[in-house]
Amino acid sequence: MSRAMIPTITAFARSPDRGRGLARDMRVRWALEEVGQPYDVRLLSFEAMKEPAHLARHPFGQIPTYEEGDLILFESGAIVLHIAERHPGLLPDDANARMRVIAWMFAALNTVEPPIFERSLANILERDEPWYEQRLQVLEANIRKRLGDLSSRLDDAEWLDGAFSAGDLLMVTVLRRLEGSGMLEEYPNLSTYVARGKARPAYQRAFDAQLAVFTGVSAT
Ligand SMILES: N[C@@H](CCC(=O)N[C@@H](CSCc1ccc([N+](=O)[O-])cc1)C(=O)NCC(=O)O)C(=O)O
Repeated sequence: MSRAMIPTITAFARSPDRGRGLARDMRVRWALEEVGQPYDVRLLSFEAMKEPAHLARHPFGQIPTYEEGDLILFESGAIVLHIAERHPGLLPDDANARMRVIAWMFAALNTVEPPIFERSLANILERDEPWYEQRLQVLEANIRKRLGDLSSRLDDAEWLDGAFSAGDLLMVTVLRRLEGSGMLEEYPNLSTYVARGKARPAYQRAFDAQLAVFTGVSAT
């Protein structure tokens, strides 16, 4: 495969998640590994992310971005969808099943992730406020509402809708943000669902690659 065909993604040169795979390049790496697509990584400092060259790729100066020929994409969900549409393995062939998976992709990012992200943000920015504990109760109640509904829908299924899909990939990366909070463990089927996702060889290759960036150890 010529290097011109190999996509380039962007990622943190030094991720604040300290190699825990919580930054959103992880979901793009995972999708590329699931479909067996080699990729290059452009590592960016925080400063470089705000420079014109990157702002031309990403209007908000963030990572990840995805470049493939004359296509430049931002938004991890859109990048995963693009990868899923160009390669088999992340979207079913049946048209209705395909749209249901895309609905789960939106649900992961628009319905489940926001309360989880809001709690993470509060934990970083507001934990010293006198009202933090009360606010945390509200934020965690919002998360439990979503986890309860998701747990009920998943029940004892292996994946959200038939075979493993891009919807599961995004949902697992969203739920991983709760690791260490104890909240996921309140829903055993969600805990095993996330563990099932993390056990996938493609996940492990993606995780090891982003960890190698943080540890500075070559992945090859
Ligand atoms: N909606 C966009 C959001 C992209 C985004 O939030 N990018 C973050 C990194 S992933 C989000 C993230 C950051 C850190 C952790 N962490 O655990 O430390 C986890 C996730 C970024 O570039 N931040 C720098 C900036 O905004 O200037 C997408 O899904 O692609």
